[in-house]
Amino acid sequence: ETTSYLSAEVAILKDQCWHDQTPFDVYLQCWHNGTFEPVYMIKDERSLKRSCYIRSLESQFHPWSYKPICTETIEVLGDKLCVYTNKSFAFGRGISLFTTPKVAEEFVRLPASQNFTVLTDNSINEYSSRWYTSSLPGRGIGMLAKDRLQHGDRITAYTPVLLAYLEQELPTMEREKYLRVAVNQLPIWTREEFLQLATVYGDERIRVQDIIKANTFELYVGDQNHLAVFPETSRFNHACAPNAQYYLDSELLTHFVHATRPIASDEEIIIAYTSPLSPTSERQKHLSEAFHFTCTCPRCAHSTSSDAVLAQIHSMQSTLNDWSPTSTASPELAETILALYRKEGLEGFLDIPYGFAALTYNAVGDMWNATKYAQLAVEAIFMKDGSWTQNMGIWREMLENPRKHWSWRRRAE
Ligand SMILES: C[S@@+](CC[C@H](N)C(=O)[O-])C[C@H]1O[C@@H](n2cnc3c(N)ncnc32)[C@H](O)[C@@H]1O
Repeated sequence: ETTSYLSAEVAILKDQCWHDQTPFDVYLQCWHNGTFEPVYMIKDERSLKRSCYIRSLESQFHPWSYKPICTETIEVLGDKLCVYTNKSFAFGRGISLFTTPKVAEEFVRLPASQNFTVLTDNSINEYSSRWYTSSLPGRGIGMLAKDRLQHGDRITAYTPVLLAYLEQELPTMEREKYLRVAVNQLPIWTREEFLQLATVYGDERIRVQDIIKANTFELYVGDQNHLAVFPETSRFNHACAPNAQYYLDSELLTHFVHATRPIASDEEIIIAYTSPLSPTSERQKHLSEAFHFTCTCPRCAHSTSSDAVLAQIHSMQSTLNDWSPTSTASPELAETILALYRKEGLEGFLDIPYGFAALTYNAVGDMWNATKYAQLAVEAIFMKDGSWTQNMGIWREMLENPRKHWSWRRRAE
């Protein structure tokens, strides 16, 4: 009895249909050859020429599309975990959570949940036309640049389709049962994208956890760490000298990726799965344990020289950190470190040497260069940590008034 047929304006967002009617589950159906067909995805304009109707069915579990399914109370967490799905989330992209009722409530209060236009206003979940995917020898599917990209260009910005509370309390098969419900309840297009993602073990019995293992990023929701899967973003492969950098925005619930140096047309766009500032053996250990592959990037292939450069960088940074009267820190040393980062292909991590350079120039009373590098540090931090990070404050403080900063002329004598 709750079903009603409405004629409605239908817009195309990328290649999905959506209708701005968040309190409802919305299904688009089209009259075609004498029958109603559900339409999950509009591949071309022609399908729109059919007469379309929105069938709306109010969910009694609003804002969730289905009744939440919960575990018993888990002693260590002091709460239960439940599967929550909102199929209308982000104009029909959908999202499933496996989390506590408290986190689910906080999720509902997030700007991204309250008003989906905050996502469209920031071009989130929109195809940027800057990338395509292709199979690459020895590394599965990868992401490539459609045209030449510049430093700072935004490549992707997507919301997760699955968020799973990070816990180690449930037995594996029990967890899988709930996660399968979470994935099955997603809109069909989203579910299919999720199920096509790479796995680590290829173990069908734990397929969803296998996909999560190969493709997860960690995202805080309601002050709790969650494993988050973003299907489009999952196609970025790893390298230790990445040409792109990502950050996660907990307010917008979005994973952003930007180019950190010019990327040629058809060049692979790569991010780092592990800190490129760690020695090769540590990086390889993490990649092998977490993702089951051995990195063959140029820095790993020439590990002796690349580790020597890292050791040099760390030692020089210690010198810049030395504020004693005998310190040999100098702006020249700060510039040398910057050059080494660039030589190693670490442009996505320049916030650190830019910061050192800002402090070092300020310490000799060179306000112009101090301001220049503090500004560059702010831009680099934005691409690495987003605008909410506290690190930004340090450099904003210097930018406001370098002369009042604690480092002003500390090494001027
Ligand atoms: C998040 S997925 C990346 C996309 C994946 N290649 C695909 O086909 O969907 C992570 C998996 O990609 C593969 N991968 C990523 N970077 C790699 C690299 N540098 N060399 C070899 N395999 C890599 C590994 O199998 C890893 O577990």
